[in-house]
Parts: sequence; structure tokens; C-alpha cells
Amino acid sequence: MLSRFIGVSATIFSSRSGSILSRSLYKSGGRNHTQTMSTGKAFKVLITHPEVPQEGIDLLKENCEIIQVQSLPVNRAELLQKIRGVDGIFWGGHEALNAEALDAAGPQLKSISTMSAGIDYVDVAEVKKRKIPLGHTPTVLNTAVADLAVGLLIAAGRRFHEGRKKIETNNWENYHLNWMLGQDIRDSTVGFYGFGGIGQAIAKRLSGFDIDQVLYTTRRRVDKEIEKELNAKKVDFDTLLAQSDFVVIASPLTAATQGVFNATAFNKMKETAVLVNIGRGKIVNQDDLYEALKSNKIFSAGLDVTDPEPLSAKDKLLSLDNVVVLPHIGSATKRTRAEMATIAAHNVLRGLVGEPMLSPAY
Ligand SMILES: O=C(O)[C@H](O)CO
Repeated sequence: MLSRFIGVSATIFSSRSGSILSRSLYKSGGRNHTQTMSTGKAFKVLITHPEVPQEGIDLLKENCEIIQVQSLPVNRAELLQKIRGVDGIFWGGHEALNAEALDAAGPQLKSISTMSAGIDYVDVAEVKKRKIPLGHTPTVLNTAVADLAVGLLIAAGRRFHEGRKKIETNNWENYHLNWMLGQDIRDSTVGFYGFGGIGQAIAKRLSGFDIDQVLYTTRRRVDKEIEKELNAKKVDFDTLLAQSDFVVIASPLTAATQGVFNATAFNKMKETAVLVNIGRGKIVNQDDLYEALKSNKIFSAGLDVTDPEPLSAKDKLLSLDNVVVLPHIGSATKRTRAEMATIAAHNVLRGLVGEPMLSPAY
């Protein structure tokens, strides 16, 4: 995917980010700006996290003076102190990006990018109000998150967590013929709540598992070509719940999606259904999910996201056999994180010179 981005932008970036700045400044400002750029330090950019992949930092460093938050976990006071007077922000973590931070930065702020697809921790209205371009990094993480989603779907459907516990507690009872039976993926209906790039990447992977059909619930219908390729059909939410053997939440968290998976929804699902959530924890009412799993209203769940995060080690969800929980690691591969950092850095650089971002968030 990154190569696609870079491919698209190659004519603008050539091989190094510097060219976009120089060229844009030629366009917008003439000789003086170009000379400023030749110093390579025309802009001051804050990186809000000490562990941003070097690929992103190197791109920014070519043209900008870099200030970086050093504390870990990120200390808000340090962030708010370092943010003062910067031209651009590479928002590396998931701390609240809100009016407080924007006010602390000041009116010269020209460009922000997160290093995430989801931007539920950003007060987008506040950013928009100040007319600051905001970028994020969808797409490059689609494959990593999709791989993990397939893993969760199999792990939850085939009872990996429970199986491990059986071994640990000396309860290996395979003398029973019907011991630890799980759900088949073959010939199943997989329903997607949210069917953007990540959902489609999951469906594409699952087509290799001989599934019967894909259903999806979204506001807008996806391309007919994509529907055809993935054997996918748009349905309403109730149909999705009633007919799916696997329900995959692959939607962003918004006011409209918050808490949608509640007791009412679980009551409409098959008792054999497996729920997978790689979107955001708050899309699910977690107390209701706990009850649904405990009373076997649904078969199992595989979750990469929870509410809250981090999930307490004492959370009642963890007492259940039929849930596989991961600590939000969907995009956590070295390559994906490096690509996210690269896209975010390009977003910031483009915003600084008034060019359209590679992946604008609004
Ligand atoms: O939104 C994202 O980028 C992923 O969930 C990882 O944070």
C-alpha cells in the first residue's frame, strides 16, 4: 500500500520529501522562500511521542526543526510545554488532541497528522474551526489489521483460549468425541459492520476459506465491482445480525456507532455466532457482551479493542473461557508502523506548504 501512496505521489515528491517543500515554496512564495528552504529548517515540528519510527522522523528532519516529547507514557505537561509556537504536529500517540493542545500551540499552527487510522481521540471540530489541515494514516494498516482479524476469528471460533486453559488446568479430555468443538468457517456467512478498506481486506483473506457469502452494513453502498469481487451484499443491521455466522466490527467509533452492539443486538444474533472487534471498544457495550458470552447467547468473541484501554487485569471479561482478548495490536508490525510514520510525516510536510495531504482526515 505504501508503494501505492508513494507511487501516486512520486511525481510530487520525487524520491525525497524535500522536493515537495522546495517546489511548493517556489510556487507559493518565490526566491526568498526557496532560500529559506535551502537551510532545511523553515518549520518547527513537534513529534508528540518518543517512539515514532525513524522513517517518519528522518523525513521531517530534512526540512524542519524537530522537537520531540521524551516522556513515556507521554506526559501531558511536557507535551503542552513543547507544543508552543510549532508550525506542524506529528501526533504520534492516542492522547487527546483537543482545544487545550491547539490553544497551547498557538495561531501559527499549519499542519497536523496523527499516526493512526482511527481519530476518535481528536476533537475534529476544534481542528476544523481553526482551519488546520488534519491528516491520518488509514490504508497502510489495512493488511496488518486484516491479518489479525482473521487470526481472532479463527481463535475465537475454534476456542484457542479455552483450549490453552484446559491444558494449564490438567483438563485435557480428548477422550470425549465432542470435546472442544468449534465453528466452521467453510460455507459460513460473514457479516461486516463497517466495510471500508480494513473490512474489505478481511473479506478478501476469508475468500480463501471457502465462505458462502459476505454481508455488510454501512451507510453507503460500496462499489459494485468490489461487491462482485468479494461476493458481498449490503443489508440492514438486523439482517446482518440474524444471518451472520461471524460478525466483524470494522467501523470507526462515532456518535452513531457507539454502543450499537448491545443486549438488543446480541439477542438478534445466532447462538453459534462469533463476534470479532478490530474497530473500537466503545462500539460494543462491554457489560452486555459479557452477559451474552456468559449466558451463551453468542458462541464467542475475539477482541483486539476493548473499553477501556488498557483493560484492567481484573476485568470480568477475562474470566470467560469464550473470549480471546488482545491489547490493541492490530497495526503492530514493524513494517506497518514504519509506513504509518512515513505517511504521517508526508501529511505534515504537505500541510505545512499548503499542499493536499496524502490522507486527509476531513
Ligand atoms: O486506528 C488505528 O490506527 C489502529 O487502531 C491502531 O491504533
